[in-house]
Amino acid sequence: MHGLGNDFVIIDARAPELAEQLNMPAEKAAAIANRNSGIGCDQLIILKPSDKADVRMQIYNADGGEVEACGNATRCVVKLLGDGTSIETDGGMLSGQATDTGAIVDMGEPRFDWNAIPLAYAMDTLHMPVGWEDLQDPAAVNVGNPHVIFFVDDSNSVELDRLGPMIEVDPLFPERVNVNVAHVHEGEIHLRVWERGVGLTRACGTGACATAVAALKRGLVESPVNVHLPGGTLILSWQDGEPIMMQGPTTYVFSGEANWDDFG
Ligand SMILES: N[C@@H](CCC[C@H](N)C(=O)O)C(=O)O
Repeated sequence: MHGLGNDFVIIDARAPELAEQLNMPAEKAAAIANRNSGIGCDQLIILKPSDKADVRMQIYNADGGEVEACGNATRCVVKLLGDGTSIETDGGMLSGQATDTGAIVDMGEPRFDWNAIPLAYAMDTLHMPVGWEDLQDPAAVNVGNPHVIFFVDDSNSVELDRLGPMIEVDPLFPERVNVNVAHVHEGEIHLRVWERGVGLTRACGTGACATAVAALKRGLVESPVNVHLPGGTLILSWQDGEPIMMQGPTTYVFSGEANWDDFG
């Protein structure tokens, strides 16, 4: 499936005997995600049984690293498993409702403390006194996973393919970071994302959540707000003390069986 062009291989291992067998070394996840020799995807998603929710969702980036959250995949899993599905992730408990064209999901409450991002040392996370070349004065938000957000004049003119990889691995971010560049035009957000462990993607759901929250906290937009990404548009709602709600489309690509031993 994909959400706005952010694409996933989803393995359904909800049957307990499958879940027990299925452990995912980083090399195997990266082999499946490889667009030349594997199936090809931005994230590999594994669905397993959960004793706290309807399903447990494990998320692997294209580089094979396991991560805590993925907004676009959350919508896809809600659409796949049905209305009201509750999802356990390493980043928190999520849930959502299917819509005609996708899903609306509760992405949990954002966190702003420097050590929850996490950052290497204490600072104001709404206006961080740091910068990289022309990218200055970012905000940082954890929405299950870590994001840094730069508000710029024109997000399309930022060399994100050059600056993203540099910022992703900066020692300020001990768990690395997803890098968002955004501008606000007529009350709507225009966003591009360099995803940790992947690179430039067509859309990042958690990036849209983190950027909308940072823009709302800075008073740049009002809720609900449209967030336009290269792959399409998400609608984000949030107010202080409440969970983030994200609405957007989902798309089926293919459903079938693959031979496990073909990968890695
Ligand atoms: N594409 C995702 C985010 C996936 C995880 C991210 N790359 C990370 O490392 O935290 C989304 O839609 O949120």
